[in-house]
Amino acid sequence: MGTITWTFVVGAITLVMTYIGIRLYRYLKWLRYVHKTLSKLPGPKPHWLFGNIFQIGNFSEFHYKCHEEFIVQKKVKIYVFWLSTFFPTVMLAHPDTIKEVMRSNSPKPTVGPGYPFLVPWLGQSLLLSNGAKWERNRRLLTPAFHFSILTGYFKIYNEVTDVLMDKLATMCEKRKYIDIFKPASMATLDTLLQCALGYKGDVQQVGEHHPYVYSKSELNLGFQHSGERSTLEYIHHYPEFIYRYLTANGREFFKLCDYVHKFSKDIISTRRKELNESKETEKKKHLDFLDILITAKDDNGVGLTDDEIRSEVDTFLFAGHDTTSCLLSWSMYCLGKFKDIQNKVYQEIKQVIGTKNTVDSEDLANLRYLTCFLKEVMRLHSPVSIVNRMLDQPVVTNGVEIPAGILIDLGIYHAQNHPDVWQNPTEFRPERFEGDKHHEMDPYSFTPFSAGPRNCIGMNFAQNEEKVMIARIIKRFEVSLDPDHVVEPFMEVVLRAKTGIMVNFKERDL
Ligand code: HEM
Repeated sequence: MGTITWTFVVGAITLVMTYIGIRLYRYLKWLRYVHKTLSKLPGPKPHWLFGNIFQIGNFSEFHYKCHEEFIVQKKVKIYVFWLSTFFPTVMLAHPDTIKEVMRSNSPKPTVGPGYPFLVPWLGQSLLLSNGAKWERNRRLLTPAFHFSILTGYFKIYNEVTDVLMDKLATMCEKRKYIDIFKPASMATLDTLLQCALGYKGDVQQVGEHHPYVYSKSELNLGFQHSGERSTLEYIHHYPEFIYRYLTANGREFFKLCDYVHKFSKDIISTRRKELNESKETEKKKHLDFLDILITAKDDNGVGLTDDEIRSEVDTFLFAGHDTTSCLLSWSMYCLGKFKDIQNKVYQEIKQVIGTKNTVDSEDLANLRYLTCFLKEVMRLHSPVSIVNRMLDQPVVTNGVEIPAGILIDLGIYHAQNHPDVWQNPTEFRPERFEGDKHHEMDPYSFTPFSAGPRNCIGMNFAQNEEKVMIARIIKRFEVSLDPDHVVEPFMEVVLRAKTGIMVNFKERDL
């Protein structure tokens, strides 16, 4: 090799090494600063290298343990835990600390075990995107959740509940106590498929024999367990082409994604054709989600492509399915556990609905106790317990500056059960939400649907559906829990029960 070539090689190596050296120096300086600031915060004692990783093991247990030690006993507003000495996570656990980040535009994290799993399935939809893309789509999608659009769904909520109730009655003829999670899950999926895609396919009766239901359940299951994968397996799953083409799991995962994408896309393109061909005089009286998404245009007159709509619809089906089924299941649990409260809910429903066999949008304003009941269920059994942000700029909270680049957990469950915020937080008492009492509290003390710019777009949809379902079920059945079955809450992406919730539905004498 000539002198010039050697000079070039040595020069290039020096440049690369200098670049790496500068990056490493900056990273280590940042890490030192992070340790200096975050060490002031309370939290479980970390190992110098592995942090708290070996204490975490089962995330649900770790979270409840931290709640007991730091929230109930020490009443802290913020704590820190370490996934290793390199990855601290700051938990904001009180409205005073949560609000600093929840009301800001801090982005959603784009790293972590769940994220790469969700992207091929949901795409850069509302739930996962940040910045300009998120802002544009949020503006285009908001009209789909307008009061007038949601009113049109009450018929679907009632029809879905009719099927669900017959199913519960039949199931309870065979076995006294049934696990409510499965039928609740089929019912809320049925609702979403009808509302988001206009698809009616006897989902509740066919269950997992239906190819869409099967594919979606498998994807959900995969996602729930994606958080449990070891770091090694996680790395092994990526880069994507290795996972996609060289592993059995990956091939199956992408096959399922392709199936659910095709299912939604076929329906979207058929609807687009119908909308294009329909004459002005034939325009539908009631527009649904899909009509709004297909016809929405931004300030430049540009609409959403079929792929973008597909991505948003898949996101509604992801974000709106397990959350609503788990809320319905925990509502049944609370009704069965507190019979006096069940009776109050029942008396109100009888008075408001009378002999009617449906619950309509006009009824909701009069179902005041039911509204308080549902809020109390969400306070104690929040379907989503934690959401995350990645700080893109430093935030000062509780007198401590949290540096940019830190992963933040917004502890919805902690804040909703904080003894400094709630009187006797473990007591189930819907009355605490009666009248204006709750409105005097800090709005960030109760955020089951999050709050601020990234709050849940489906909040009203979900609450309407729940109220119809609960009211109809309680009007027809008396709900009781299996006294021999221990119900143990288990935090996954949503709050489940480790061994289910066993419930009996007994027809009332009318
Ligand atoms: C009981 C039911 C529900 C609960 C407890 C719930 C809770 C939440 C929470 C806590 C967030 C914030 C997530 C984050 O910051 O990472 C969220 C976001 C979201 N939810 Fe819900 N949700 C429910 C039902 C629904 C339904 C029925 C839909 C759709 C039909 C839906 C669609 C969404 C979407 C698209 C987002 C992302 C919003 C954005 O970032 O702009 N959710 N939800």
